Amino acid sequence: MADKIKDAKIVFVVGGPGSGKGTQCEKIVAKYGYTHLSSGDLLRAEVASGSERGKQLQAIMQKGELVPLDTVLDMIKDAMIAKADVSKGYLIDGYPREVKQGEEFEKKIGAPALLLYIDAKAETMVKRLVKRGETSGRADDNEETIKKRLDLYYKATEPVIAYYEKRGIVRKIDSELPVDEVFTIVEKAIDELK
Ligand SMILES: Nc1ncnc2c1ncn2[C@@H]1O[C@H](COP(=O)(O)OP(=O)(O)O)[C@@H](O)[C@H]1O
Ligand SMILES: Nc1ncnc2c1ncn2[C@H]1C[C@H](O)[C@@H](COP(=O)(O)OP(=O)(O)O)O1
Ligand SMILES: [Mg+2]
Repeated sequence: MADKIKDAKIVFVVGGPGSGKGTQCEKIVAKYGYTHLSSGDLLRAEVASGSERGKQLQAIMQKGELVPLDTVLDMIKDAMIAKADVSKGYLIDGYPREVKQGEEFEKKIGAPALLLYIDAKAETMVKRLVKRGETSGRADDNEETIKKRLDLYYKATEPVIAYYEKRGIVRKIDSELPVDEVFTIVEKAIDELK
């Protein structure tokens, strides 16, 4: 595996629910042609397939909890391999959600070159998610589940940022700004990689 993805840069995109990870990833794809893999999107695709496994995943996601590590890591790994021949960079969006996920990723796939920490206030994230919930059709974009997702973010995912800060690969992005201004900061971080 490490062989197959060779020189492709791995970028972890980490931030709270509704912070704007997916929004910024789309813009990175448009400008840099990176491969965008959102763990949440991969899981929702499995749910949409109607499989037995999808049903189990749906129940977990509806409660705002994390699905088992092996499930999500296998999905990401398969998707990375499928793009290995054409990919110059990978945006791993929504992963790692806990330190253990980062450790396992590095054992099985490789080390990240950069972690984009998409940072917004809790109040901002809740507002954005409630608004997104009006049209997203997502079972987890409701106030009760949003609260649980936020709690879990602060408890399980924030330690991921501290873990990678020690390695000096974290770039903190102020996601309170308008989308294009946020992207200006993101561009600087990506340009530093080259
Ligand atoms: N900088 C921003 N300013 C205002 N709204 C934003 C910004 N970034 C994202 N949004 C909106 O907030 C919602 C959540 O963004 P999304 O990219 O789906 O976040 P995440 O993938 O982190 O959950 C979306 O409806 C999006 O349009
Ligand atoms: N790395 C991961 N490990 C475990 N569960 C994950 C996961 N990524 C996503 N999930 C599950 C639990 C999340 O509450 C749900 C939605 O994730 P998401 O689409 O990344 O949300 P958001 O973009 O709002 O941050 O999917
Ligand atoms: Mg998202």
